[in-house]
Amino acid sequence: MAYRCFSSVSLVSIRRLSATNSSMAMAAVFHRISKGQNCTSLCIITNRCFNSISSPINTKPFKNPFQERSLSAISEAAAGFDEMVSSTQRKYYMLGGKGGVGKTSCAASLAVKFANHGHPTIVVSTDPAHSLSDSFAQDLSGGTLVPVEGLDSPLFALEINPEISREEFLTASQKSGGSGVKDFMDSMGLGMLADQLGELKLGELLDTPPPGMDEAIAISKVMQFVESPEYSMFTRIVFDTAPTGHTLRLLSLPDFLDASIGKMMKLKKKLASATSAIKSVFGKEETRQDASDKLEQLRERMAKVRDLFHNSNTTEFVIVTIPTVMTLLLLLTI
Ligand SMILES: Nc1ncnc2c1ncn2[C@@H]1O[C@H](COP(=O)(O)OP(=O)(O)OP(=O)(O)O)[C@@H](O)[C@H]1O
Repeated sequence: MAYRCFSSVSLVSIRRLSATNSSMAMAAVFHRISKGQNCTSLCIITNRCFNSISSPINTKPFKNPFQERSLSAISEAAAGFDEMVSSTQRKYYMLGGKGGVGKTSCAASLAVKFANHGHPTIVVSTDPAHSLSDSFAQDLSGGTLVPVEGLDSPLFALEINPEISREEFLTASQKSGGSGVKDFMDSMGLGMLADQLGELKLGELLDTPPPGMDEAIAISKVMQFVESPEYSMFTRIVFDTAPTGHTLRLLSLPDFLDASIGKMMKLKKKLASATSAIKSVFGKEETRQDASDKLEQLRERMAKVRDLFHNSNTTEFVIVTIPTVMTLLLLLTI
């Protein structure tokens, strides 16, 4: 994934900021960035932020961190916008940053600009505290893409409902070997096998989904429909994500979920002989197979999300920030 940085709120340059009373703290930030022994990728990422370069990580040296680009800058060229619209290849933009810095405003603005520059665009909010509907003054919470009127090219918007996504996952996972099956097996007198399942810690895994899971599933759902031929015309997909902490978890989540779902698939194998017996008594095989297929599909989608995150040619993480020391310090964690 490549990185760039937008400031939605102010045009104050970091250079100017560092000349004010924030200079010492800012100098400390840059010292940490540029001198840290183990901060190579951080330096590059920060370089991406401050120079608004969208080339892949680890390809360019860290030269001049004292620059900031702004979406609301006088020159669009300064924000790197020309470069963002230039290719007709499909690109994904994930906008993230600290709470309340203007992520939704930037995501909506960017989507409108893409559409007005000839790109059929989808903008999706995966932030559980949605405000995209307010930005467009339209209800986007219905679970389907809503057309935004008055633009040169098609623009569709959607707010993902994380609760529904989470419930779908829980239903699929529990049917496919989670605590629901464990309870069921207990009641069937297969307690010993159920005890063996304890080592997989499925109750912990399934009954309490990890933070960020709903967002990852939401993104995987979005990918599901943008991959269908019906949506192949869209060349820019903009994600308005949740505040940074949530998004940081999200970025590492596909790997975690892959392992988690792997555990469930392992469980499925363990259950194979037992479920044959269950099937013969209750005829449940069809349901189990169906749930298992859903889980496998989810795993495949997670793998696609992970590939998407790792592909710097097609995906950019746009850090939205206000130019203060505190928000810049937070950026160092991304
Ligand atoms: N450039 C700007 N100038 C002034 N106010 C702005 C600007 N951008 C955003 N705002 C205001 O800041 C507030 C937060 O904006 P927005 O919802 O876009 O931020 P956010 O980062 O998505 O918030 P959250 O983290 O809560 O999702 C809103 O009231 C918005 O109108």
